[in-house]
Amino acid sequence: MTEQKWDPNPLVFLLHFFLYYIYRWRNPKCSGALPPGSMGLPMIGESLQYGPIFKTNVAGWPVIITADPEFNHFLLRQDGKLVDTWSMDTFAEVFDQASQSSKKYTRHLTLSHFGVESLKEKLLPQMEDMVCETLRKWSSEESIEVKGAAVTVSIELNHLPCMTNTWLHVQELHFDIFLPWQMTINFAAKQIFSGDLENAPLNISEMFKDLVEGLMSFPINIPGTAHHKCLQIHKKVRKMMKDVVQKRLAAPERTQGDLLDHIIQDMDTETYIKEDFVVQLMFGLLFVTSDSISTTLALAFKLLAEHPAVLEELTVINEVLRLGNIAPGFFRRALKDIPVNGYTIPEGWVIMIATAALHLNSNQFEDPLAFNPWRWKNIQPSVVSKCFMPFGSGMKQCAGAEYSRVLLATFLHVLVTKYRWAMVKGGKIVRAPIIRFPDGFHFKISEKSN
Ligand code: HEM
Repeated sequence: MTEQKWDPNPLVFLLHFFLYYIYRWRNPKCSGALPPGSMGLPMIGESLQYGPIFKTNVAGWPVIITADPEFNHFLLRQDGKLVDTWSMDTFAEVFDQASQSSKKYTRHLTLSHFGVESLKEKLLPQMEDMVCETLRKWSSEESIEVKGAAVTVSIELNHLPCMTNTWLHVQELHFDIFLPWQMTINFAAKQIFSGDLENAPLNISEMFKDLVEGLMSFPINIPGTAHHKCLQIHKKVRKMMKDVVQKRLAAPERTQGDLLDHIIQDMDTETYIKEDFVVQLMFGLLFVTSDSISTTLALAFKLLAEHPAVLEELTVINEVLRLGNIAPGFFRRALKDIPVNGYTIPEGWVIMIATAALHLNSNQFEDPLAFNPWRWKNIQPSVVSKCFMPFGSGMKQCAGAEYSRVLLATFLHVLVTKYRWAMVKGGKIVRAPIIRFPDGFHFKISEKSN
């Protein structure tokens, strides 16, 4: 009798592997019961279907999404114990997820240069001058556009899943260029490296807008994709920052008293601060100081033009931040198994604190989609602490929160007290998943006569 040999067919093997992978993906290992949810393409309305804590996937990662105020509040007080920060692949690549000590250093440095003391001692008068000058310039224009160009980048959207019911599904994604962006990035560059971006060889503010688009895209690094473009821009801006750092290192006697001087001084004591770290940090800071504030400002402009009765209300900033959800959520990774409501979030899983869903929750905010700054007058402190966190909450809360609030308040104060404005041409707002203004908004700004 001839012995039958098993002939491993590579196709059969691949098929088995593929089926096993799908089985594992749909039935992830867990020592208890995983929260409900589908691991397939996330769909609109998942939180309605499965409740405030559910599993899904975000850009190919298995993720637990939580819009449960109590659980979020608890989780954000467990940083370093039950959870740690996490970011999507492109963010990690571009912002170079650093060690714990360098993360702490970044927080400390940001607070020293953009925190409350610095705001009181030097930034506030500089901000006022900058805002007055910017508005004076804008008011001399026939009309200003809070968007200059639109580039369609629909390739990635075939792959990019739409995540929660609060993230609008768009077929095409456009890209904007704001005037507020130039204002915020130029101001930040002065604080960071005494930089004069208005006369720089590269138009960084324009480049950063392309970069943002790529940050939210599927991480496929081939020419033509937003991810590839994002990495190319990252390289160019880093090169420019590197030149700045090297010039400063070559002439240490020429101090400017800015954030770059501070880091260079710390190079003697903190061993992890090398040239590359400095470049990366400056790049990251330039980014965070420009994108989110300028988007909030653009949104404030539009909402205020549509609701002139609220001009007197200081609560406007809270309401714009609540509706804007500039960061629709932020991430943590479970350091251990975490029990919640009878389910288990397994160690290593990513958790997204869905702030957008909290901010638009009709149980906490009546008529949540309405722009209503008056709601903040009677709001319960417990709602503010557990259901309103545009800057995060707990130990890792945004280190630029005060700076952002003060810059926004300064801008709106000067605008409201000294200028009138009217929308000349409106446009729609899309979330994909970050907020964008595909058609731009045209305003006419004029100085009040007395
Ligand atoms: C409207 C403007 C802004 C919004 C909505 C915003 C939002 C956020 C959020 C949601 C986080 C994550 C918090 C967490 O993981 O718990 C964060 C972190 C951070 N932000 Fe902001 N941010 C803004 C502006 C800024 C500015 C202007 C700066 C710098 C001057 C800044 C510096 C940082 C830093 C350093 C962190 C990391 C904090 C840490 O891990 O300790 N942000 N921000």
